Amino acid sequence: MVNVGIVGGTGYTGIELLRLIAAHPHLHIAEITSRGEAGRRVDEIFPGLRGVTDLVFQEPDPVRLSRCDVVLFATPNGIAMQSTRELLDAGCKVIDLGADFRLRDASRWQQWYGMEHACPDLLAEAVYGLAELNRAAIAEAKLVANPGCYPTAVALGLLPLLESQQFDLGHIVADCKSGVSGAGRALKLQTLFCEANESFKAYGASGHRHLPEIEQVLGDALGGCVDISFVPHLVPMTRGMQATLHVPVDGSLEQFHALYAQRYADEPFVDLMDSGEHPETRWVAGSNRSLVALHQSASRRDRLVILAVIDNLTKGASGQAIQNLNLMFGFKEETGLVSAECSA
Ligand SMILES: NC(=O)C1=CN([C@@H]2O[C@H](COP(=O)(O)OP(=O)(O)OC[C@H]3O[C@@H](n4cnc5c(N)ncnc54)[C@H](OP(=O)(O)O)[C@@H]3O)[C@@H](O)[C@H]2O)C=CC1
Ligand SMILES: CC(=O)N[C@@H](CCC(=O)OP(=O)(O)O)C(=O)O
Repeated sequence: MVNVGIVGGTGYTGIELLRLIAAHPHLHIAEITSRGEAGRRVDEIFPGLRGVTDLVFQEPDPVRLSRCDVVLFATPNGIAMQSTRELLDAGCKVIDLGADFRLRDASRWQQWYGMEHACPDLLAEAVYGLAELNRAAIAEAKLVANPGCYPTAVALGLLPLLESQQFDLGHIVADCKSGVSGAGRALKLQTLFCEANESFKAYGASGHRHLPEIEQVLGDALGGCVDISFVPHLVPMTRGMQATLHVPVDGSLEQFHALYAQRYADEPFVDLMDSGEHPETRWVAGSNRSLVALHQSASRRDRLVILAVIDNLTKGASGQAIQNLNLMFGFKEETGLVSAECSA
């Protein structure tokens, strides 16, 4: 068994990790932290886990955590980078579900996250944990930067087009929508029920911190710079995310469908639907799968619309972290992830 430490076990992605690890045959949670709930049983806080775990939340303690084989940080940005060096030196592997190691450029990180990076030297060592792009490197990695939810959906929608390098892509528009759990469990005015329910809004339209990450991952796939606008929206639902991608590109729908079908044929967590289908977020609720569908208006061969749908908490965070962990420890990539699926 692999001994896992979770830092931030009371947040939405931490709870999702608990749910997924409970169904994983090779993982054992050795340590789970919460500063607010330290000393209390996990199943007392989350009665849905009664009978599944007898774990007790602990204060985060680097010495105890360093005894684990792998530590997953399900914490706000800026926390993982404070103890990652110590954990790596102790022989632990680290997966950060936050953004601390996602951008390779420390000054860009500081510009978008508003704080100085605590260990910029580790940025070159960290592998961006999008298995569909970096599978081999993740398998060798000691430190994995789990992608953000919006960058995951956008990248999965665009990878085949970018990697093929056959097309002249114009300015791409990424129009993205997220359920409210994307904002985390901590109290915030804008995610209170009466603020978010029965309402719909864009946010971060003049600059969201996922833009540099999107530019970086798409640039890696293309091998050049990608011109893209990104606007996120908050949808009054608990979980789920859609990226609607408008791409000015010449070609027939059949040609693009064939390209996507070939590229994603062996991807366990990307499901290409028939062209013209409209994937729904409820179809991937609790699942690590992404649904992708292509659209083209009969009168416009110069534009493609791509729909990519994920569960922000699963493929967009904790499921993707387990997918990466499976690769890092030599397990089959799907282990513990397929049986945890539930869809409406
Ligand atoms: N929600 C989502 O859909 C996605 C989230 N992410 C990222 O994953 C990370 C976790 O997100 P999410 O679960 O939503 O966040 P939450 O706010 O729901 O939970 C954060 C957790 O971190 C703990 N925590 C907070 N501050 C500290 C600290 N200084 N030291 C140790 N633990 C701390 C909290 O517990 P306590 O305060 O009791 O210690 C809590 O358990 C974030 O970086 C987020 O951006 C990424 C993709 C999608
Ligand atoms: C709905 C909502 O608020 N979503 C979050 C994105 C969650 C995420 O992936 O954030 P990190 O990059 O910090 O890991 C946001 O826009 O800030």
